Formats: sequence, structure tokens, C-alpha cells
Amino acid sequence: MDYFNYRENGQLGVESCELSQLAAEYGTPLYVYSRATLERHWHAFDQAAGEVPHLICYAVKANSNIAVLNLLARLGSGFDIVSGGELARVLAAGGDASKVVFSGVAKSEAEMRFALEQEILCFNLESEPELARLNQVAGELGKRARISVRVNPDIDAGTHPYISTGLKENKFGVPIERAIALYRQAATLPHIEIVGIDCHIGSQLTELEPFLEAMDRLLALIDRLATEGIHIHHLDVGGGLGVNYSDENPPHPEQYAAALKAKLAGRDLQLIFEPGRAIVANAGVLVTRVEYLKEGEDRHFAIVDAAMNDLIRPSLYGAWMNIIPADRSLARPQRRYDVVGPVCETGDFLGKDRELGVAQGDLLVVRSAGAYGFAMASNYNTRPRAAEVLVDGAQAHLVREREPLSDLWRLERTLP
Ligand SMILES: Cc1ncc(COP(=O)(O)O)c(C=O)c1O
Ligand SMILES: N[C@@H](CCCC[NH3+])C(=O)O
Repeated sequence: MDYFNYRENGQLGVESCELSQLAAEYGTPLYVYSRATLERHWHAFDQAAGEVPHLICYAVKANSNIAVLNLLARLGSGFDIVSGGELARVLAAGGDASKVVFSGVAKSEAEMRFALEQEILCFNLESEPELARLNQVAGELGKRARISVRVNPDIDAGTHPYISTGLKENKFGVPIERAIALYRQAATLPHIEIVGIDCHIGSQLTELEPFLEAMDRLLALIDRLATEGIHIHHLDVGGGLGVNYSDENPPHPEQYAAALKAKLAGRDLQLIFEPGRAIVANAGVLVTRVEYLKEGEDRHFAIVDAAMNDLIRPSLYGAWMNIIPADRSLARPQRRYDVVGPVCETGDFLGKDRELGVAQGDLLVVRSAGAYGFAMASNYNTRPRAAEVLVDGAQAHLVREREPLSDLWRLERTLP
């Protein structure tokens, strides 16, 4: 459920603003987010977890705009980070370090030091050498690092191979058979405190079953550890809950949380969730203008001013994202178009073979672009990254300006 819908005049609106007005004011391509949708999605998770002790650690990588993080921090959210940069962002946005979990396979010494100094909640360890390094760095600082082992439960999440993370062949986590040995090792180290266990099996999951299977495996491991005197305080189930890009029909957070909670059956465990996409995807759109309509030999192209550098999901994963007109009252001949961008790559497209009625100068809107949209944007083809606007009722706030061109080579130097 979101706050983007067509008005009687045919204009696509978000909360009390019209997208075409925002485009006129801020230019295109333009990311537009809805505060009410973000908050609704976060509360949906929080309420679904309900009476069980829990913490929602929003996955910063999905959308790391400072205003978005700040809104979530104000709701009391925790954060799942994967770099020192993301931790710095969370802090700059007013987030609480004591609610931060740190995932990622390649944490550097400097990142560990920074996170230890900030007293984050937990390091989600992904390998044996990472444990050794963390113990060493924490020792140098005279601290104890709270840890969880990210277990790779070898479960097929049934999602795109590039965003599946819980299979044996993936680089993530520690194979479940080796996790016990790693916990035993951790329990002997002076600068390590075992607090949790975690997993994250993939992104854009549309079925409950893989989540439940992973949870069963983790709970069995928790029981095994208990017999050895290793007690786990929190169970971090990762993120991964999918959203509707078209008609996937993933479980609602309420169903998802209810199913997970049922598995807990009176255990004394805090649940940690790391949702990214489920919070932000449908809270954002990308608005783009049609530069040209072009007739190819055997297809029509709608060439728009947004490209793979702005939104890479279609190019990278073949992801299908809904593309609709910003004004559906305009009478235009319907045709099937490939919606393509200005970047010099054949793979630069936002959608293929889409039935659309458009003319040059019209605005198109890519839906569900709030997650892994701007966050994955680049400057390829020396294109400035788009501006971002956060709508709050009738007010639109420019929360990131379009990059000035000169910023794109500001850090570069010619030879003396
Ligand atoms: C460790 C971890 N947690 C959480 C997430 C967030 O995933 P999603 O956006 O699918 O909820 C990811 C990304 O897939 C991740 O790698
Ligand atoms: N970037 C991916 C999701 C990756 C999740 C990160 N582990 C997407 O757009 O679908």
C-alpha cells in the first residue's frame, strides 16, 4: 500500500503533490519519495513484530538518503549497515549506534575500529578470519565486540541468482556445519562477546517457505549451542521480504512476522529484522521525461532522460519495473515501446516492449524505485546523479540536489 495514485484530472500524485509539478520545479530525472508510505511500511513491520522483543534494523543499502534515514531514526529504527560509510551516514542522520548491526564479508580494520568506537550493537561475522581480526582490533581498543555469526543455511531463496545469498556457492555467511566451531572459538576469545545469530538468504523473496526453513535451521543451531553453554540472546532473520513490482504477491509483513513468531514458541529471544526493500521500494518513484520517440526497424523506442546510471535494476537483473504516464488524461496513440535511456550501452533500458501512449516531452514514472534505485546510481557517461525529493503531505522537500557537473571531476587531477 502506498500513497501514489491518479487524481480525477488524470495526474499521478503522491500524497498531496502532483508528480508533473515536482518535475517542473526540480527537473528530471527525479526521484520522489513519500514520507507517509515510508512511515506506514516501517510501522507495518514494527506492529507485525508486536509483543515479541524486537528491533527493526532498516537495511541502509536500499536507500541511504539522509532524510530517509533521519525519518526512520525518528521512528526509533535501528539500522543494518555494510560499510563504515553507511555507519557515518546513519550517525549524520541522527541514528542511534546502539541499534546498529554491521553485516558484510570484508570489514576492514578501520571499519571495525570506527564501529567499536561508536559502540554498535553487533558485528554480524561472515568468516573465521574476520573473527580473529575483530578480536585483535577490539583488544587494541580495550573493548569487547558483540558478535553474531551469519549462518549460510544453504537454502534456495527462489530469487534472481545475483540477489540470492544463502546458497553454498554464495560468498556470504559461514556454512552451518562450521558455525558451531566458530562459536566455540569465539567463546574463548577475550575481546568477543557472543550475543546473536543471523542469516540473510536473499532479496525479493515472494514465498514464506525459505524464510521458515532458514529459521528452523537457525533454531536447531541455537539449541545445539545451548547444550555447550553458549547462549544466544538475539536471532537476526535478515531482510529479503519482497514487494510487488507487478503481480508477485509476496507475503505482507504481518503474515511474515506471524509465521516467524510462531516458530519462536515461547523462547527467550529478541528478533531482529533487516528489511530494506519492503520499507522503501514502493515509497519511491523515478520520474523521467521523453526526449524523443524513435522508429527502429522493428520496434519503437521511447528515449527518456533517465538511464541505467540512474536505475540499474532492469539492466543488471533484467528486473521488470512498472512504467506509467504521469498524466493519463493525455490522448496519445498506444504503441509498444522499448523505454531506453541516453547511455551508450545496448543494455541501457528501463523497460522493454511496454504498451504506452506517449509523445515527446511527456513524463513517465517508474514505480517501486525507492529501493536500490538512487542507492545504486553512478556517474557513468558523466551523468550527474538525479535529485531526490521527499514529499510530506502538500510539501515537497528537496533532500538531495542534482549533482552539479563540476562535482563530477572535482577529485581528479591532471599531471603536473
Ligand atoms: C545482510 C543483509 N541484510 C538485509 C538486506 C536487505 O535486503 P532486502 O532489501 O531484500 O530486505 C540485505 C540485502 O539483500 C543484506 O545483504
Ligand atoms: N540490489 C538488489 C538487491 C540486493 C540486495 C543486497 N544484498 C536489487 O536491486 O534487487
